[in-house]
Amino acid sequence: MRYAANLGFLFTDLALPDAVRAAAQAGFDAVECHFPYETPVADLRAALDETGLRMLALNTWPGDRDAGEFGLCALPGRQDDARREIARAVDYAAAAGMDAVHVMAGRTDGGEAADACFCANLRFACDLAAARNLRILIEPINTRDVPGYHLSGTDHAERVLDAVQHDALGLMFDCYHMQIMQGDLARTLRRLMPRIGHVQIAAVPDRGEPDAGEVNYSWLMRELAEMGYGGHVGAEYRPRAGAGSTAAGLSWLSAFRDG
Ligand SMILES: O=C(O)[C@@H](O)C(=O)CO
Ligand SMILES: [Mg+2]
Repeated sequence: MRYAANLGFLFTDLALPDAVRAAAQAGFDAVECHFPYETPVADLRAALDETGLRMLALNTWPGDRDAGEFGLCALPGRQDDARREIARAVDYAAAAGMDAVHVMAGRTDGGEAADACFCANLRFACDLAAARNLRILIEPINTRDVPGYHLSGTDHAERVLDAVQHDALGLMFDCYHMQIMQGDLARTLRRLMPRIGHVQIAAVPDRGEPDAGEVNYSWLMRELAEMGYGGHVGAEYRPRAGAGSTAAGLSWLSAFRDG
């Protein structure tokens, strides 16, 4: 299995280009990030070219997090803001040579108006992304960490994928969120494999290094390979000893690879 360092949580004591270099030094096969927008894309490209790593994906802008926003794309009345941020994300991802954009839904009342808004913005995003040879990802996020998040389970994600019906649209299956919300990870991954655009892991319940907690990821990664998943697995966890200790907590990486 190939592993990507999620630089939204790993090596965050470093500027993004240097975090890319640290991830390469640590032996990751790729990187991914959350919100790179303050980093000039030329600086990021230079680090990616220098290390030979690909940056797999970024997130659309979450909005005003101090005001409780965590995504704009399912918020009725915010279509202009959402589509501006989708366009910005697609432009940045294309310039950085990425594969995908994760379109963040946001906190809503969960009603039909929010879902219609989300699907319309996803169609807009998929058309924009497909023209740049990018994919669009949607990610169910657990409502214990993010109360009110519009998309929090795979049944709803499947309804959205069915409604949007676009080849560019895929499911980002974050095992941390899905263990909290619904469990049954292996069977759900196997059933949804044709629709999976990316997989992420972190320990449950503390979201630390994945070689602890209630999920046996060493076994699950072998199952994922047997299912034929050919993508990277995103290591999206918060190092228990702090971001500055990311490298010290990487014993799981070689252990999982050695299977
Ligand atoms: O799981 C997460 O929190 C991330 O994958 C994300 O995109 C929102 O930050
Ligand atoms: Mg995630």
